[in-house]
Amino acid sequence: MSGKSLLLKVILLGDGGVGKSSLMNRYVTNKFDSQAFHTIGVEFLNRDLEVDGRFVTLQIWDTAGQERFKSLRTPFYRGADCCLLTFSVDDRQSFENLSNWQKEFVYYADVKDPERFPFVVLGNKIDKLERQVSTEEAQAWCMENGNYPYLETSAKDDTNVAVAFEEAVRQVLAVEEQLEHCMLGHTIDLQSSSKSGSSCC
Ligand SMILES: Nc1nc2c(ncn2[C@@H]2O[C@H](COP(=O)(O)OP(=O)(O)OP(=O)(O)O)[C@@H](O)[C@H]2O)c(=O)[nH]1
Ligand SMILES: [Mg+2]
Repeated sequence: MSGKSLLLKVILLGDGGVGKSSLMNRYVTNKFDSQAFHTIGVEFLNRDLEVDGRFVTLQIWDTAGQERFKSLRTPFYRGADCCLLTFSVDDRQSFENLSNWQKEFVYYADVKDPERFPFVVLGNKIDKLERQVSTEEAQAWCMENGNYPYLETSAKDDTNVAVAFEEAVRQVLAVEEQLEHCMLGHTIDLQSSSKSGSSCC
C-alpha cells in the first residue's frame, strides 16, 4: 500500500428529511442546523482523514431526497466508490424505501457488480425518543440485502457520525484490496503460464 492520499467519492441517498445534509455538515463543519432546508440537486464537501494508516480525501456528495428532484440528482451517481443508504429511525416509510434507493443507485451509477458494491446503511435521528424502526429490524434488512454494515447515528448529538464515514472508507478499501489481490493473482498466473492463479475475480 502506498502512503499517498486517495480520493474517494461517497454518496448519501435516502428520503427527503432523513438527515443526509445534517450528517455531511456535522462531519465536515461540526455544525447542526435544526431548521435545515431541503437540498435541491446535489452538493458536495471534502474532508481529509486517515483510516487504518491510509490517507484519504473523502468527497461526500449529498443529494436531494425529494422525488421531484430525481432528475437533478441521478446524473451524479456515476463514479461513486460507496453509497450510504440513509433512513430516519422515526420514519418507517424512509426505511421501507431503502430498496428503492438501492435500485436507483445501481441503475444510474451503472454498477456492474452490485453484489460486491460497498453499501453502508445509516439509521439516523437516534436521539429521538419515538422510534418506528428497531435496531434489530434494520440489522435484519442489512443482512438479507447484502450483509451491509449498519450504523445508528445522530447528526444532532454527533453520535457515530465520524464512525459512519470511516466505515464507508473501510468498505471501499476492503473492495480495493480484494481487487489488488485478484490482479496480483492474475499477474502471477500469466508469468508462470500456470492455471493455478487466483480465482476470486
Ligand atoms: N432530532 C434530529 N433531527 C435531525 C437529525 N438529523 C437531521 N435532523 C433534522 O431533520 C430535518 C431534515 O434534515 P436534513 O439534513 O435537511 O435532511 P435531508 O435528508 O438532507 O433532506 P433532503 O435535502 O430534502 O433530502 C432538519 O430539520 C434537521 O435539523 C438528527 O440526527 N436528529
Ligand atoms: Mg439535504
